Amino acid sequence: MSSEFPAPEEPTTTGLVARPKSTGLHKGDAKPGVEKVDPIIVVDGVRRTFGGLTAVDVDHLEIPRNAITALIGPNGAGKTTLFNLLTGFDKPNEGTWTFDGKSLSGVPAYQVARMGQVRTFQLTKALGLLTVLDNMKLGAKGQRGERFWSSLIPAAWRGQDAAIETRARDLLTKFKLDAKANDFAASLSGGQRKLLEMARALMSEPKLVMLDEPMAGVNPALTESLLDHILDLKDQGMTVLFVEHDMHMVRHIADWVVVMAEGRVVAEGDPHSVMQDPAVIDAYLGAHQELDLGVVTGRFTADEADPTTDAEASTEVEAESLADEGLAELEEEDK
Ligand SMILES: Nc1ncnc2c1ncn2[C@@H]1O[C@H](COP(=O)(O)OP(=O)(O)OP(=O)(O)O)[C@@H](O)[C@H]1O
Repeated sequence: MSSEFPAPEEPTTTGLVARPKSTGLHKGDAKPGVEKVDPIIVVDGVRRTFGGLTAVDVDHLEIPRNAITALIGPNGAGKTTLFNLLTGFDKPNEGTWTFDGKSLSGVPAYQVARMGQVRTFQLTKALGLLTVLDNMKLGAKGQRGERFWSSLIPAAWRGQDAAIETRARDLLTKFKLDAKANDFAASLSGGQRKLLEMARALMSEPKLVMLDEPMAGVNPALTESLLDHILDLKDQGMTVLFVEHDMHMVRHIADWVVVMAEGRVVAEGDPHSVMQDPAVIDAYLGAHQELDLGVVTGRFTADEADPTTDAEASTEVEAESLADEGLAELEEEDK
């Protein structure tokens, strides 16, 4: 199995300690739109159409605070569009939503981020030409110039710049990117880029972090580190909402799963129940059960892994993982 974690505090083969899932997040039966005990986001009647196509049509959705929620669904289900709407990068045709009790309808993206709801961004070509440290500084909120009066006082600028740099360097150390601070961001490996994207999002001290496919393109050598950083966000009191196609990642770190299809929320629940829902399996999961991340990360042995896991695929991945160890060592030397 992999939907049930080893008992909390039980060390795994790599010495990692599996962290307990958050439970008791909802009220009553787990069904689409179910009320949460302490929601950080509440969505009501949000609809977004593109021409004749309804990309998002969510009647009601609540995202639980201080938990890790995965948003899953087949291609074209509307996950990214919903992310764009919630973060102010797109506007719905109708509907309202709140973040931390405040309405976000019509609030522009930069202000949404300032209110504490941030999303990670892929490292674009332009950002790749900046150093790792400069990328971090770009993630800071309340920078000089934003506040008119403090921008007139040079001493205030200097104090603020120093504080931003200290926070940036602290986060880079935490994400093991400190040795790369002065390198161009474009020189980072795929996994290191994902770490930088996450570290940059944390510069603004968010309450809610939204991650779009955090595992996409990440070498198995850095998978464990990324998973641990995401679990750390929750331990530090943040809420995480992520879109991910990797069902094993969802199973291992999500406390709650929201399933979308054709723009609507079609199922909600804890990962174990959602992944046993025949409708979800038929509509989506069948095609996404190739390997068990627990095996790759060392959180689980092959015996403990999900019985639905394709053993051949797992073996292949383990072999790839061994082959990648050389790369991991190189990266280690690089640091
Ligand atoms: N700017 C746009 N113009 C026209 N159609 C769009 C636009 N953005 C999204 N769509 C359509 O809306 C639907 C939902 O797309 P969306 O990208 O939100 O799905 P998704 O669940 O994120 O898919 P994936 O998992 O493939 O990223 C799709 O049919 C897509 O083609």
